[in-house]
Amino acid sequence: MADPVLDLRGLSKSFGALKATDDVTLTLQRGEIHALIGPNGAGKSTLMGLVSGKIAPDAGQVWLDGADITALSVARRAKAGLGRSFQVSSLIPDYSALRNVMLALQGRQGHSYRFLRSVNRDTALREGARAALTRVGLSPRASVEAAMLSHGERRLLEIAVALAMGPKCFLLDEPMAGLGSEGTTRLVTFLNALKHEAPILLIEHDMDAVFRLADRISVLVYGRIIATGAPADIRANPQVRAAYLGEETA
Ligand SMILES: Nc1ncnc2c1ncn2[C@@H]1O[C@H](COP(=O)(O)OP(=O)(O)OP(=O)(O)O)[C@@H](O)[C@H]1O
Repeated sequence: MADPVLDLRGLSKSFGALKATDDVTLTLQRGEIHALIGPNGAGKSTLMGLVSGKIAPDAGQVWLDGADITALSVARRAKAGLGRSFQVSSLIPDYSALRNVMLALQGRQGHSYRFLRSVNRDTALREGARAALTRVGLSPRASVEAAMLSHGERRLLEIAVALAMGPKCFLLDEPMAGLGSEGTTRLVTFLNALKHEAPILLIEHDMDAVFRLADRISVLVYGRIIATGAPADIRANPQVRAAYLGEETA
């Protein structure tokens, strides 16, 4: 198999006596959506925190595109190519959609807003931001303040912000949360195309969406991965059914 884009090696994290992440090893390969599922409290958010850099591991490493990024801060990881969209919005509510994306692009280029005087630089940022908004279907809403966008539009804007950074992979935390069925269907189609640009590590509670979208699924229970496989294998896995899916259908 080709080298993974993201490679989690033996990650562990305890909170006091509780092992929230217990020796987790998984890869994200080019072109795939790899979903993480598990019951409440299984350790999905903690694992995402370890990958994004918000939480430091007790043991293990995070490798991105062949480089060990375990010691890098959240911001440095983002610059190294980790694109994120989280449950808690990182958007600036009173900035337009366009300006939110421009800000992200500018952060990537590593200079602060007050140095942004050059008309050329401004034009380049604007064009890059417009391209990202077009990709997610939000260009007609470019001048609308983030706070005035619908919930689904804000989720798309967050993805546009991540996209504008030209990431090597995406970490998406509950992108379907609060979307109606039409919004979910549209996002499923979009993510299916996006994964070819940069693979996606996904946490999602909407099991229908997970089973429609994921190329591989890893199931976390008490901080450990109990199974990794194609959706059909996961659905048929008795251990998974007992630990999780059975519980859902019950
Ligand atoms: N900062 C913390 N301090 C102490 N315990 C924590 C902390 N963060 C998480 N935990 C605990 O670690 C375990 C894993 O939590 P985590 O939020 O990662 O699970 P999750 O799978 O994302 O859950 P959910 O689906 O409910 O969001 C839980 O028992 C939780 O209470």
